[in-house]
Amino acid sequence: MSFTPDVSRKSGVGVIPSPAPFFTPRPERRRTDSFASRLERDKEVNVQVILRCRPLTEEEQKSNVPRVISCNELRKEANVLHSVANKQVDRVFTFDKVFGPKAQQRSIYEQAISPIVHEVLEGFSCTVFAYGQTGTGKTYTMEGGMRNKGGDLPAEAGVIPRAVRHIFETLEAQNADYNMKVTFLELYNEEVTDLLAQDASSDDNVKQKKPVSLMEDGKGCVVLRGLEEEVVYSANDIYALLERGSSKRRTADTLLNKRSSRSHSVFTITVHIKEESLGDEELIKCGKLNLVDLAGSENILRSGSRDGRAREAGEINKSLLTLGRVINALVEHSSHIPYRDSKLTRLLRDSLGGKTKTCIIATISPSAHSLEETLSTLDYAYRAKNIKNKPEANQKLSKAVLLKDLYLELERVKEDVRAARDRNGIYIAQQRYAEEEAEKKARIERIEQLENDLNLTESEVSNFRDLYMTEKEKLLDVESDLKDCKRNLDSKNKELLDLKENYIQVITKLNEREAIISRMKASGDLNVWIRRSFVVRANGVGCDSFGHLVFCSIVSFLSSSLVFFGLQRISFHRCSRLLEVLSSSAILCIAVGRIELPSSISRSRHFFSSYLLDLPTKMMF
Ligand SMILES: Nc1ncnc2c1ncn2[C@@H]1O[C@H](COP(=O)(O)OP(=O)(O)OP(=O)(O)O)[C@@H](O)[C@H]1O
Repeated sequence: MSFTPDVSRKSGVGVIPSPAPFFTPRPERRRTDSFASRLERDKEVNVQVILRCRPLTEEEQKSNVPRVISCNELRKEANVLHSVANKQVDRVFTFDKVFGPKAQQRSIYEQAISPIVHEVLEGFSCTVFAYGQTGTGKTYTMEGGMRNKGGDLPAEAGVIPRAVRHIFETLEAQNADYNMKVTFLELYNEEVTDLLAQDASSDDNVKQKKPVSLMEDGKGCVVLRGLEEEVVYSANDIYALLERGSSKRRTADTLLNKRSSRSHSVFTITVHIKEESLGDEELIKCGKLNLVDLAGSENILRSGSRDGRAREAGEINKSLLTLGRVINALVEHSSHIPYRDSKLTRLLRDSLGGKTKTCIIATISPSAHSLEETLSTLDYAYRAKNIKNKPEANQKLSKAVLLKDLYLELERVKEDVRAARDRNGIYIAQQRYAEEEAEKKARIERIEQLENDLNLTESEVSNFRDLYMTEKEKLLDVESDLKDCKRNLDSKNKELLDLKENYIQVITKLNEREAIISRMKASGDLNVWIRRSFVVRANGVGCDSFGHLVFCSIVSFLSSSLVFFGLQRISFHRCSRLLEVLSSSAILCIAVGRIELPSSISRSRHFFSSYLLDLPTKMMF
C-alpha cells in the first residue's frame, strides 16, 4: 500500500493544502539506478500468508461445539475434518506459517512479523493485514491488549504495539537519527475518515469524523487529502494515539462478536532514518508499515444483523468481495485488475501486486458452526499465496532536498499564520462554505466516476488491442502458410512437366516397340513354318540316335535362322554372335545328352528343340 497523506492539518478556508514533503519523490530526486537496485526490481516475491486459528470461546466450550480444525505448526498445515449426515469434509491447506489455538501473541510476532519490521527499517514499504470471518480474532491479532498501567506491553499485546516497540527499540539501540509519523484511518461504508483528527464537536454524542478524500496522483499512487500525520517521539506516544483512534472505531454487538468492528482500519507508521553519510551528501531512507485490520466477512443471518447493521454488513461483504475479485484477477494474471471497484482495494492497491512487501494473516475459528465461512477464508487465503509483488526499496532522499522542502513548507505555514493573525485571508459564510464543500465532494465523486469509466474504457481498449494483436498474428500465420503452399505448387508443377516429358518419351518408345512387334508379326508365319518343319524333323520323322538329333537341330536352326536373319536384316556381326551361341548350345546339348543317355534322350531332345527354336526370338528383343 502506498498512499500519501496530505499533511495539511487545517483543511478548509484560506488554507492552501501543503504537499507532503517526503512521500512523493520528485523526478529530480531520483538517483540513477544502480545495478543492485535493478536486480532488486526484477525480484518477485509472493505475498506471505499466515494462518491463525483462535481457541474455542467459553460459550462454544460450554455448548460442546465440535472442533473441526487441527493445526500442524511444524508442517505448516491446517486440516479441516468434519462429517455431517452423508457429507464428509476432509481438506488440508498449507500456508507459509500456521498458528494453532495455543499460539501466543509473542510467538506470532517474533516468527512472522518481526522480519517484516526489519524490512521497514531497511527502507521498504510493508503491509500486514488481517482477514477473516467476524469474531475470529483479527482485532485481537492486530491490536490485542494495548499496554499495562506501567506502560509495559501485556502478553496479549498484538502486532501493532509490538511493531511500534520493535521499531523504537531498534532505532534507539542503533543510536539512529530518525523521525517517525503515524496516521490512522477508518473506512466505513465506502467513506474514509481520520481516526486521529480532533473531534470537530465537543459534544461526545455528536462524534463527527473528519472525512478524508481518496485521490490519485498521476503515477497511480493513492493520495489521502486531509489525513493528519502525527509526529511521535516514543512508543508511548503511539500507544496513546492508537488507543484514541481505536476508541473511535465503529463497533457493534453482534451474535458472533460482542465488539465487532464494523469498519476497516489502516494504521500507518512512516519512519525516516538518516543513513551513514557518504562524503558530503547525507541520505535519508524512508520505511513504511501499514497495519490493516479488516472488518469481518459476515453471514448476516448468523450474525443476527438487522436493518442498518445488515446494510453495514452488506457493504463490508461487498468491499471484501471486491478484494476477493482483485486477488483472483492477480492470481489469474488478468489484464484488468478491478482495484477501482472499492475504496478498500484502492487503498490496498500497492500491497496487492505492487511494490510493497505484504503479509496476510488469515484468522479462523475451530468451531464446526463456522465451517462454511472457515472453508471460504481458507480458500481465499490459499489463493492469495499466489499473488506476486515486486518489492522495491523506497527512494532515498538527500538531506539537502529534504531541508529545502521543509523550508518551503515552513514558509507556507508562516504565511497561513500571518494571514490568520491579520484576518487577511478569505472568509466566507458558514452556509456558503458548507455548500462549496458539498459541491467539492460532488465534483470529487464525479471525477472518481469519470476515472472509473476511463479505466473501464482503457481496459476495453486493451482487450481490443490484445484481440487485434492475436488476429494480426493469425494473419501472419496464414500468409506464411500461403507462401508455403505457393512454393509447393511451383515444385509440383515442375514435377508434372517432368512427368509429361517422361510420358512422351515412354509413348515414343512404346510406338517404336509396337512397330517392331508388328514387323515381327509379319514375319511370324515364317517362324511358325520353320518351327513346324523342325518339329516334324525332330519328332515326326524321328531321330534314331542322339547324334542324329543334334545334327538335325543344327541344320534346322541354321537354315531357319538364316532365313529369319535375312528377313530381319540383321548385321553380320550379330549373326555370327548368334551362330556362336547356337554352336555352344549344340555342344552343350551333346554334352548333356551324353550324360543323360539313353533314358533322357527324348526329354532332352524336346527341351533343346524348344530352347533352340525360341532362341532367335529371344535374341531379337
Ligand atoms: N487467539 C485468541 N486467543 C484468545 N482470544 C481470542 C483469540 N482470538 C480472538 N479472541 C477473542 O475472540 C473475540 C473476538 O475477537 P476479535 O474481536 O479480535 O475478532 P474480529 O475478527 O476482529 O471480529 P470482527 O470482524 O467482528 O471485528 C474477542 O473477545 C477476542 O479476545
